Amino acid sequence: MQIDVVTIFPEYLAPLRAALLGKAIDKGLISVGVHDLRDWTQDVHKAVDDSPYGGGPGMVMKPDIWGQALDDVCTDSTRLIVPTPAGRPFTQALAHEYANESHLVFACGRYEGIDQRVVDDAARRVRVDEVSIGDYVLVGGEVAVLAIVEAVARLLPGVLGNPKSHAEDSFQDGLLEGPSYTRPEVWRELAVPDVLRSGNHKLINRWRRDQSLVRTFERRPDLLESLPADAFDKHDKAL
Ligand SMILES: Oc1ccccc1-c1ccno1
Repeated sequence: MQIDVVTIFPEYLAPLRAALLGKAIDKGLISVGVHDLRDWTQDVHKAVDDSPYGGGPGMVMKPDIWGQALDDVCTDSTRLIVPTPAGRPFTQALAHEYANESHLVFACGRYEGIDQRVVDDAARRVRVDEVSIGDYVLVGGEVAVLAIVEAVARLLPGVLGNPKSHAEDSFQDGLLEGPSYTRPEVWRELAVPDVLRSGNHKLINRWRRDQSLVRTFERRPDLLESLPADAFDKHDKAL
């Protein structure tokens, strides 16, 4: 997979080359290009923004600079991802979709955002997703790109040491992951649940499932609404 990021703060993306992702890059599973948007400016001030039509606070990123950058970076097979608080939610399902793509390009907006015509024009040639990583406002898209790239890269074959790790992911079966424990058996007078030390894997699996359901009901009841009607049948039969 080829990942390209266009940003005015290339140094923000340095973590992409660290740890897990660094290993994936070293293995040749991912290649990453980080591009400074200002490289496409022509003026001495390297201006990338201007005041908004219609007035209002802040500045908007200029369409002409972005258009030239995306013309150069995108290809016919590109999936262009534009993080924005106004985007559709980035989800684990979308992470799986992106993990099947050959070329992801991320456009990191700053200020009050990118002139909408950049997205509208790019959509004439490539698939464009405006996505949000949560209901809060950041200063720019770079942090969102780091989150999305990590969520996607860990799904690529060979990136995670244990491919079975995905099966236990939160959201993988539509529920939140339950609690995890490791040694010591008692820590600060808090004991590991007995069932986890029973060796009875049918009971353990059922307990874990119940814990996922309770946690999901308590913290994300919305996820329960979107589960298919038979979501529990096949799993419970397997328990
Ligand atoms: O708040 C933002 C500002 C710029 C680019 C993206 C975001 C954002 C917020 C939540 N998800 O993305």
